[in-house]
Amino acid sequence: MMESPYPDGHYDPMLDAENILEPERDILKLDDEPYDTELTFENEKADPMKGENNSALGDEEEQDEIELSPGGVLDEETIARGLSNLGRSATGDYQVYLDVTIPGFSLTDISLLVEYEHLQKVEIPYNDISDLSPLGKLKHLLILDASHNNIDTLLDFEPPKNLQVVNLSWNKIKEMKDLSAHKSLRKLVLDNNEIASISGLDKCKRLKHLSLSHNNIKKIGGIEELPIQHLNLSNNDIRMIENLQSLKQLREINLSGNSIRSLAGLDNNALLMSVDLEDNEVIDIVEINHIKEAKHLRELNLLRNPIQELPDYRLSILFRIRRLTSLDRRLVKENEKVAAVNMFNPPMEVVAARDHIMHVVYSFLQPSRVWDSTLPNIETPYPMLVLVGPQGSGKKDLAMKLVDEFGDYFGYGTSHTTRRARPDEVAGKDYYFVSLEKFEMDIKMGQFIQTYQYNENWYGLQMESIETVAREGLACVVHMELEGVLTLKNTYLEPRYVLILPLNNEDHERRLRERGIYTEEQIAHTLKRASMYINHNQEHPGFFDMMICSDDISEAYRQIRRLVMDYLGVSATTPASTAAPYTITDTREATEAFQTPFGAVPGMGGVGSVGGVGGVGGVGGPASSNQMGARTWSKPSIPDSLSQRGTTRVGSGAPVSRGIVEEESIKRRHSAAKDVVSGYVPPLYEQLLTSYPKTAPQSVDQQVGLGDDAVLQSSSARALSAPLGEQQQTNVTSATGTTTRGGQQHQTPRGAVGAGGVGMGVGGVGAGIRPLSADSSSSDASSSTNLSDLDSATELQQGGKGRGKGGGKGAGGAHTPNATNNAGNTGAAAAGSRGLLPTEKVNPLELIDEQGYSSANSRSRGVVQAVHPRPLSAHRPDSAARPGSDRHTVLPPIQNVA
Ligand SMILES: Nc1ncnc2c1ncn2[C@@H]1O[C@H](COP(=O)(O)OP(=O)(O)OP(=O)(O)O)[C@@H](O)[C@H]1O
Repeated sequence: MMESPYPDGHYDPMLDAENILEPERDILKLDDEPYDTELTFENEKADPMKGENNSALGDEEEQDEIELSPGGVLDEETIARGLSNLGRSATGDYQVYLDVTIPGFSLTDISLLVEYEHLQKVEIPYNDISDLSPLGKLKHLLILDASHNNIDTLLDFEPPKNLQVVNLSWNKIKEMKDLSAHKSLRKLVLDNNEIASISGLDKCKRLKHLSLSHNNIKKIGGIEELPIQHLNLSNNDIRMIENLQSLKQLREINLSGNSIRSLAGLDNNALLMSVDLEDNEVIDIVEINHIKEAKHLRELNLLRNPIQELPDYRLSILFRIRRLTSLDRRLVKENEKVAAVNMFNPPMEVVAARDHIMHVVYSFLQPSRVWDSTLPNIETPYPMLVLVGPQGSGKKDLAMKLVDEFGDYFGYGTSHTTRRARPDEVAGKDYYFVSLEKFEMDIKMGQFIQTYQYNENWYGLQMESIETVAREGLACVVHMELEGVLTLKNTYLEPRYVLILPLNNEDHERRLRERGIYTEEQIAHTLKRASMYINHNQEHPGFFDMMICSDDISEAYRQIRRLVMDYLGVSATTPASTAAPYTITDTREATEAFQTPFGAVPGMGGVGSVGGVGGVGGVGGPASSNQMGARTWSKPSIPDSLSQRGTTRVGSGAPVSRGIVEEESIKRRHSAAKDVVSGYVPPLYEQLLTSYPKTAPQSVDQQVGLGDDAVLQSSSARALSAPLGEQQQTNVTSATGTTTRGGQQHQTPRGAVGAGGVGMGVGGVGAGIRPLSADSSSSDASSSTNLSDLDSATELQQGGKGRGKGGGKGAGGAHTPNATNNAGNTGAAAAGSRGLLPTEKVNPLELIDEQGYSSANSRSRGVVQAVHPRPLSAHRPDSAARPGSDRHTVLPPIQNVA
């Protein structure tokens, strides 16, 4: 048998025919040369051992007997076996073999080839050839592969007219020589030689592919004027990338195995698609910026570079060059790209979500509190107003001014910040100015509801800041940047968001400059953010409830003032322009007004929390309910669309469809009622498992169980609770910390506990049912007051406060001396302070009439309305879409900026 044409271990993939020649195929065809050759080194085809392409093959036995090219001198027989590709000669006159492939015959003398002048492709690798001069006679030669020979001089033969592809790798060439005569050269492969510098190629104006891997090249050069697309200078001794700026066509560069530290020098190669820098000394991530602009870059290899040691190396690269499809020879996955963006430039939503998660997690780690005045309530969210806008929009001033004027209704939610106080700012009023350490500590203590870093300073709103305002029975006004809002939107709070936006860029800039405290960079940043607000507003309709232009700050205040008054349902006696504090003409009006629009005074400080607490108590069970409820401000996991869909009633208008939450709540009430009727008391573990949404009744008239009888006694403390006689059949939790149940008194360290909670946990949804008991207890009803007894808005607020605390105690067990004050105003409050659950004596089966109305509600509403008429949302059709919107007016929909 003949020896293999490709000895083991010597085959170089760089010489793979497809790899080298495929790109040329089209080019050659374009040239319309008179041949029909496939410009590939298809070794199989050329393999003399394989029959079909060897035109001169005889039978196998015969082959074995013949010694081919003895002494390394090419003979007829060897040529005959190596010929292939029968086609038309370049002159068009003959049918001839166009290709010859004679690998691995230890040839030293190829003189005989001169007689085959029509050959267009000569492949003579793996021989011992040192003299290629016979090839000078092959005028039509297009492709030459003489790799793995002993050639020491580059193309040392009379240049064929059209030589296009040359592979002389694995030879002994020490230097390049002038190749001006080879004008058609398109591909030159000189790997594994001993070449020290690139030269002689200036005139090869068609050279697109140059490979000089494994040589001794120290400097890139000599190719500046060439249309090179593929450059392989791997495994040389190159230290810097240079002289490539002019290679505008460069698509692929392989510089692996050198000593390159910087990618500088690749900045101008806009068409780059692949950069291989494996095994170099690239150490700095910023080097990547040099190839960042290459719009077509898809493959980058930086394996075995020190840069690999950088933390998050892969994601940093992918973040910098997002179009990569392969990095370090590994395909890039979509999730890696997303992770990269989320790591280095997270979208606002991601920042907000992370911020929220962080604060929720930290808050979980803290001892739980359940008496927050702002606990979630599907019906009546704690009323809050958030002024949002870019720095310098004047939102803080507007917020302050609102609080000044409407101090009876609004309190300012003071944020914390790590920035320095300005001369005109008061600590504890404008901000709580704290050190970074303190700020971080507070984060870890779970104090913050949201934080945001702006201009290198941290800002954050603590739950306590809101609570401080809420405890006063006031709605809370805060201001913040957009990112803060995104975090806030993850919480259960449902503020109204008013965008305060300076639309005139110059005015905005002037205002910022006048402050004299910002750097140019900060001003530019703020102005850029102003347009971001505009975009956000346009792209997220409904995100903000309202937009107010703050170019003219007095006008902005007039607008927001009008909005707030509309919201509150109050009328002004003095125009805003006088800037006089707003006064309400008559206290009664104030009382009504305040209660009306939010429906909220109780919801703010008192009842809202009571119901919530009751719910938590229900979950947590008695005696330690304040330890059981987790304190977090995350939004309930009910999607907005669900939780907000089901407004049962729209004022006095037609009912709208109930949402899933409400439906579920009704079902639970029905089932709880059935249990009561059948005498079934759920065991504690079941109560724990059936954790109901922790909603709270919004106000008196929302309390179930306040039947006509009760309401008619409105002049007494019992007016809004169950009739006395029936109360005596119930378990009673007194506000003084004594729970009477089954004839026994349970004194707990924290006072009476979990009235709402004990009530089967249903108190949380405002419809708690307690199992009847034969025992009775007196209530503290006499200390309660009635709404109608209040003669000022302030008192009303205090009532709210009192109720809040009373309710909190009733459920959570905290005790305050004034708990019983005003407690009779609501069922819930009464429960906390008088020892009665607001929901006692209710037959839930009667709660819903055929129209889906709560009969108890409609009854009590009627009575309360007589005292404190409420503008119902029927007058405000736009408000119908919101839970509780039948209770209070809703800010008008947002206006589009455009
Ligand atoms: N808790 C917070 N979360 C997010 N952003 C906040 C928070 N508190 C304040 N900010 C915002 O941080 C930005 C910088 O605060 P700074 O006190 O410097 O504002 P300002 O210059 O007074 O802004 P403006 O004049 O618009 O009120 C402001 O836009 C401010 O509203």
